[in-house]
Amino acid sequence: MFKIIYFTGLVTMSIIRAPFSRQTKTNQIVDSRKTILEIFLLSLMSVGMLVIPLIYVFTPLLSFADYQLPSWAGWIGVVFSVVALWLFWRSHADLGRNWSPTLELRKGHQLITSGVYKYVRHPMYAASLMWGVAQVLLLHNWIAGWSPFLSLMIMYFLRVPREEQMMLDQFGEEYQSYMSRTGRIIPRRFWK
Ligand SMILES: C[S@@+](CC[C@H](N)C(=O)[O-])C[C@H]1O[C@@H](n2cnc3c(N)ncnc32)[C@H](O)[C@@H]1O
Repeated sequence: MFKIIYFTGLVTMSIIRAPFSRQTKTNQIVDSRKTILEIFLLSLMSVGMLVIPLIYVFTPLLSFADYQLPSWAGWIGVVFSVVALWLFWRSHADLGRNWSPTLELRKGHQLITSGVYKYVRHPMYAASLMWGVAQVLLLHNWIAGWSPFLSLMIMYFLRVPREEQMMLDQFGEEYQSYMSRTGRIIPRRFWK
């Protein structure tokens, strides 16, 4: 059953993203930082978050790496996935046309500091990391359960400094001041 819940969450994520992907296709890009590293990170995410878990859900190929967790762990995973999906939707809605799957800025790019961006600078990555934790709790398999979390952590640590540098280059002091009042994925007032 937890496999079905996981798969439903994955489909929901794609449905949430679809209209934003369509909308941003018409954006005129003025700064693109899609390097080899960026292409590697996007591929790693697709393999870790999509390909491996789907192989696990639809074939028995990875069942040798199964382990047991009590069912309450799966239910905690369900709570994590619901919160992750909400935050994933909310951050897309707040960024609107300024969202893009990679590191780039559009003509007329606006710095968003309201909605969930008022509290943290990377709510979408926070949602993805939460989804990664949910997956560990929903898919009880050393490979399929942990591959998304691992790929998300690599993406988070390698991409965020480069994304923040791009935003600093574009928005200068405005972004600097935004950084001083927000946390990356945890709101400042919780840790300061
Ligand atoms: C995949 S989105 C992720 C956004 C953000 N890092 C997050 O986790 O919610 C990456 C793109 O969003 C845009 N972006 C990131 N933060 C932004 C902000 N505060 N306002 C406007 N655009 C932003 C940049 O163009 C960046 O290339």
